[in-house]
Amino acid sequence: MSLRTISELGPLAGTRVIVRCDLNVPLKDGKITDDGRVRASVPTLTTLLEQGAKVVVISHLGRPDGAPDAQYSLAPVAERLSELLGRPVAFATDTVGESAASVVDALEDGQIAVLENLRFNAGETAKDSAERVVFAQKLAAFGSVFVSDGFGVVHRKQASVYELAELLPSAAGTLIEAELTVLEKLTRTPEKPYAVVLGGSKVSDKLGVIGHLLPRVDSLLIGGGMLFTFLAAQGHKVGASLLEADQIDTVKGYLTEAERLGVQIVLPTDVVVASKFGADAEHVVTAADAIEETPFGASGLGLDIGPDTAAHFAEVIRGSKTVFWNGPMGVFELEPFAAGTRTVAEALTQVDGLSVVGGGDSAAAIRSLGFADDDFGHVSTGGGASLEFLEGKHLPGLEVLGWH
Ligand SMILES: Nc1ncnc2c1ncn2[C@@H]1O[C@H](COP(=O)(O)OP(=O)(O)O)[C@@H](O)[C@H]1O
Ligand SMILES: O=C(OP(=O)(O)O)[C@H](O)COP(=O)(O)O
Repeated sequence: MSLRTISELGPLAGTRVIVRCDLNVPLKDGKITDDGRVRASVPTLTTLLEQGAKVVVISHLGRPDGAPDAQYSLAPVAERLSELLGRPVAFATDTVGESAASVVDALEDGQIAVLENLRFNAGETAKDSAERVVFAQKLAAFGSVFVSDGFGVVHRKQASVYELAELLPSAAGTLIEAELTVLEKLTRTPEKPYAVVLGGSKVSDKLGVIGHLLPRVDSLLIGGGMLFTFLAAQGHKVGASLLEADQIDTVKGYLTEAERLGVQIVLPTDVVVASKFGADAEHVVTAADAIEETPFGASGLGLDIGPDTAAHFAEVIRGSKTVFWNGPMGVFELEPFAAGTRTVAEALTQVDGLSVVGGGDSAAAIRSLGFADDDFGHVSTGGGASLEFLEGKHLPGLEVLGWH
């Protein structure tokens, strides 16, 4: 790999270093439910602080709409980071405004601050690159070098990921280096059979990678919110479940292509259908082609794969030598819909080969279900980023750091 690394930035004592982390953690009632991404950010931050750098941490959290939204504040994350680092972490209540300027100004050597959510500013995710540059310039004023360490976001061409890295001398942090070392094993020489398991709720993002993954894998297992677009492509009704209706033709194309390539796309044969979205919902297991035939009719919501499907997925997973999994199989946050994710997670721990779990919520899921990171070959902080890396795509946030 030709990625520029921190050591190439020269001595950093007394230097203001901006660090782009992915601190996009799951929150419930303002509390962090899984701090994996905060922990994963610690090694790079510690390295810089021990060198005597003044560290300015930037990150997004969730998908606010380009304006401040209290539920997506990074304040609780800054607090957790302070506990993990064992030192004070200053917090700016805006990203590029007066609070940020004064917090950054007050930093002494070896001190650290977190700025408020990047996505409270429309420039961060603007489609127009000129708008992104304007925002990146405001960020760049807070430092003289830039370290990019938010692996989970390197597939996004956003101001703090791409344009900022062009404006300042920049390098990758140790988390990105570590992630790529493992993921390269999956792109270069995956031991066969190779299975990829896809689920989760970012359906439109992730459907796009399937076309490129098909020629690389032996089996593709589809669960989570993604499965309903596949069932619809097979002509089945899916009630009120998550559906990307405009992707049905694309998915039909994937099914044909998989057949031509001899790749197995494994789809659910049964699903758990609920009366509503909630832990107290009534729910039943039904055949995947009979989702609207439950007592809930067309308002039934598919919230997990069924037990037969989970058992079959587990069998395919255990029979593979390389497995990559992104996206929970169901709404694991609600206990009645966690079983599919639990069974799949357990099967990954039994793989005789390399098993990799990727994604903020997938990593949170395995931990909340009682598994340890060590039970798997690797737990990646990136879901979409890992998938796009595996499909062989050139990721903007890596290319800008010299990767090709
Ligand atoms: N059938 C489903 N319907 C709605 N949401 C689902 C379903 N299955 C899984 N999910 C949700 O998907 C979310 C995670 O999706 P995603 O962000 O794509 O995963 P990751 O962060 O691991 O990449 C979880 O919050 C989970 O509740
Ligand atoms: O959670 C993330 O990605 P993931 O859900 O694919 O793991 C990253 O923080 C990127 O967030 P985004 O998908 O809102 O750009």
